[in-house]
Amino acid sequence: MEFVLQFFQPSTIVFLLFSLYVFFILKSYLSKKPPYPYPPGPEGLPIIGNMLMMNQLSHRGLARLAEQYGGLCHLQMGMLHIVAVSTPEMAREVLQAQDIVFCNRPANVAISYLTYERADMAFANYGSFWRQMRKICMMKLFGRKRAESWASVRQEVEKTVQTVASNVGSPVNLGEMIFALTRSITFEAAFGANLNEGQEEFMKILQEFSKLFGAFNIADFFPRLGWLQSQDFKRRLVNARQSLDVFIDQIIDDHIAKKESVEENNNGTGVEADMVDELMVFLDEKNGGNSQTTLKLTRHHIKALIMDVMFGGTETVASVIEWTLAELLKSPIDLHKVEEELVDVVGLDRRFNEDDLDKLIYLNCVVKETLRLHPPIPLLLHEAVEDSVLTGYFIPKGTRVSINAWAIGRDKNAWVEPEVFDPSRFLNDDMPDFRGNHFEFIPFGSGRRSCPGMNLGLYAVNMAVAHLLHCFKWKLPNKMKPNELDMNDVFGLTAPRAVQLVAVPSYRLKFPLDES
Ligand code: HEM
Repeated sequence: MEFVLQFFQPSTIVFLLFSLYVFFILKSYLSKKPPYPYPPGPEGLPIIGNMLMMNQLSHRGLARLAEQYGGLCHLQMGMLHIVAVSTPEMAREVLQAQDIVFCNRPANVAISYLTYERADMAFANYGSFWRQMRKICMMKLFGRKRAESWASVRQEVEKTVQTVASNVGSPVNLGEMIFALTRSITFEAAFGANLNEGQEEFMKILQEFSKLFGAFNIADFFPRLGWLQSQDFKRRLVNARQSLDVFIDQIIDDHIAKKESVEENNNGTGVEADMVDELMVFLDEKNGGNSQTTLKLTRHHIKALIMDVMFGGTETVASVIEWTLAELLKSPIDLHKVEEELVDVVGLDRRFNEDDLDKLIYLNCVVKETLRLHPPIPLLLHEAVEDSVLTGYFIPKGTRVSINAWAIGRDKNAWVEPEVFDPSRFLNDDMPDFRGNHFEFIPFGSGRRSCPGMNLGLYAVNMAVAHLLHCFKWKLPNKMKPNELDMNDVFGLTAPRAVQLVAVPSYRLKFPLDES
């Protein structure tokens, strides 16, 4: 009797269920033979595959594996197949020749939940919903005309210049300052200029999202083990989404009230429309998401899209600005060339303005060279829509395809002295542009899922870098020599500098800043 009672203890039942599950997985794992071989890759253990190599899934780790296994390398993490693409030729296969097969985006459990089951654009599966979302975004949020009218870029860059001016002669933490700059640009563009006091609260929500996106969760590797997810993890997911709901619902309500009052009084406010204004035109609380032809949005779509912009447009742009300044401080010859170009094109007796941007040829090369060496999204994450064959290897449906833009930008066969920062290589007319047609240089991706915010991102990068270099001369603090500057990165959602850049500004213009 005692034995029978012990047998029905909850822990014994869990153990038995787990063993049964493992048995079935093992059976299906061993009995399934792919029609073609998988790409080469490190040998894995039964069931868990290469899960012990989890810490090698960064851009640097995958580049090391590519040296051993080649431009297409296969790993198996539990039930999840991962293929790393590390050469321009393989990237062309995935992003051009078979773009339609690899144009889904992988999403783990946390991402699916926090994007309201992929109600956004970045994680929506390829199809008519994604196409319509992309069309709306290109029309309303990201188009070149729209990008240039983002007053928030000009206003926030100007505030940053003023902050630097009040710190002339002292070390300035450029990393921190630049992140605050891009955060304000996206926040203001999303919600309008009058909500500054909410920024800190919103940033806390973003930070929690970011942590949850990257947190380890067994269900991402063994979907049928979802029931083993910790209660604490589930609670954090629910709380994070609730915080976002509370924050943005209030903003949407305020926008609805503002719109009604403007319509009642029949007058425009004269204030530039923010993203919530633009997206509310499509808001249909009752029928949202149902229509096949004209997209109607619910609040979930609006929230998820705003998160795309916050995640897609803040860290990326900040990372490029900071790396550009760091590379220039490390290379005084190139810094001097940019400073001279600013003197030639703009002069020191007026402020730089955006009409000057197209004339700053060398600065443009510097930004390209920075993006080659430090693409802020080092791994482009795609997913196979269906079973397919890539250069003779089998790629099963659902495989996560990580295109290593970082390794590709440093490919020995594609670039002369790939590790050397040399902006002048881009002076040559046949060098790659940003549009993703040259697969050795894909900082914005290529094909259907390429970055829709490219023009806006480049505009913000160029404006910030040009203003900071035109108004100020920069040097490293504490007599640090250029070659002593730490150039390591850390891997996360983006690949920012491991150590934030600090530099000392001195004033460069021939007139006081407050006279400009
Ligand atoms: C210099 C700055 C930026 C860089 C280097 C960059 C880079 C990228 C890359 C590499 C991708 C993935 C492409 C692929 O999978 O093939 C991407 C996607 C995306 N980016 Fe950017 N980005 C930047 C700025 C921005 C900005 C400013 C925004 C928005 C305001 C933005 C919004 C997005 C969105 C929504 C996607 C997902 C598109 C989709 O899946 O359809 N990005 N970006």
